[in-house]
Amino acid sequence: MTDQSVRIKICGLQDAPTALAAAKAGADAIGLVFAPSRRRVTPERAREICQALPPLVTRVGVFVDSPADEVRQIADFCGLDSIQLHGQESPGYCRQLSLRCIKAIPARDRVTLERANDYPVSAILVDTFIPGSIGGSGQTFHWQLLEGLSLKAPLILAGGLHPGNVGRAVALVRPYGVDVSSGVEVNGQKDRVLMKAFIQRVREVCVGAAG
Ligand SMILES: O=C(O)c1ccccc1NCC(=O)[C@H](O)[C@H](O)COP(=O)(O)O
Repeated sequence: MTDQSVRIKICGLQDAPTALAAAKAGADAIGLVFAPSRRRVTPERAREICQALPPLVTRVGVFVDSPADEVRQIADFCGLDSIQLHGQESPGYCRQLSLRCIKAIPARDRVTLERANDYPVSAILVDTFIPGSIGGSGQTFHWQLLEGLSLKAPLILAGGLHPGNVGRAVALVRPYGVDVSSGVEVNGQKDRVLMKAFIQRVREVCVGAAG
């Protein structure tokens, strides 16, 4: 049976009105990218977005191999609830950060996925492995790679999800949460209709499985 309440994170928000639209559509969490990316936001813009959001929406900051002090400073300045680490950060780095962390792990092979259990984190986000690309690629991976994988932390599924495939993904993988960026964009911008459709599809599958 599918978990009735699969959490939904919409990543790569860049302005407060769009982030509010995501929250209003039912997103549980939003992601703000501080790493080099076309979706990158400044700490000032991220703070504005965080302050505009209702209290029960989780604000996640996405970083790639940033110095720990810089991450802590930005988290404090913006009021981030969780930190998503999308680079080569080690388990020790996560431990010394002393913040709620989500570690992104590339779905490269089974050995890589099993190493996720070395991380002292709140959740593991499994994303598509693409050589030379870090995140937000819009590409899926073979979800069967996750079959029988036993993770200590809750699993967030990412990589190429969109309203047309997220139902199948949730039914097959049964993750704690799903994460989307490219799949709810049109011409590189977040699209309110697609964000709504994505969230609605996840909710439909969850209610269908519970009923
Ligand atoms: O989204 C980015 O541009 C990005 C850049 C650098 C590191 C991480 C990034 N995104 C992290 C995410 O959580 C994305 O939502 C995740 O990779 C899935 O993206 P997509 O395949 O586009 O749905």
